[in-house]
Amino acid sequence: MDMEKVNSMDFGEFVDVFGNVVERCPLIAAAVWSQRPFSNSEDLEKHFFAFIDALPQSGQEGILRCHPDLAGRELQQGTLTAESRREQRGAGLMSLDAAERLRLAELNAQYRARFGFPFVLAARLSDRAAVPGELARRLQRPPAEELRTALGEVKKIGRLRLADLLGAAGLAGP
Ligand SMILES: NC(=O)NC1=NC(=O)NC1=O
Repeated sequence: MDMEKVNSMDFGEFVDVFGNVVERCPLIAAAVWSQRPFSNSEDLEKHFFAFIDALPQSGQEGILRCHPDLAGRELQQGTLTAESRREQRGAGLMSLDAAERLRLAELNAQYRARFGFPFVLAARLSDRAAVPGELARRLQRPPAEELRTALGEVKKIGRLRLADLLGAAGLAGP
C-alpha cells in the first residue's frame, strides 16, 4: 500500500480525497490529517474510527444525521453524494416499486421518530429485500444499543469507501 502518497498530501488534497469517507463529515478527514504519517491503510482507518468513538453522544448522533435516508427524498431528487448513490444503487434501492418505497419511508420515519437520527446501514452489504426487515428489527432495539449498531454501520461504509479510494486512486501497492 503506497501510503507514501497519502502521507505526502497537503491538507486540501487529503480532505478532497478522504472528505466523504464518512458521509458528509469532512471534519473527520480534516482532523485525521493531523495524525499523519499513517503506517498503512489499517492505521488510517483506525484514526477515522477513533475520532468517531471519541465523540460525545451528540456528535455521534450528528454523524448519523448527516446520512441520507435509504431510498429517501434525496435519492428521488438526485441530490445524493456520488458514493451514496453508488451504494444505494448497488443495493437495488433505485428500482423499488411505489409500495416498497412507501414501506421504507414509513419505517424510516418511525425509526427517526424513536431514535432522533436516521436508520443507517451499509447498503453495499445488504440488498433491497433485506433492508425493510433489518430496519423493522432494529426499530425495536434499546436506544443505547441502536446507537452503537448504527455507528458500526457507519464504520462498515467508511471501511468500504477507504478501500475504494486506496485501491482506485493508484495508491494500492503490493
Ligand atoms: N441511511 C443510510 O444507511 N445511508 C447510506 N448507507 C450507505 O451504504 N450509503 C448511504 O448513504
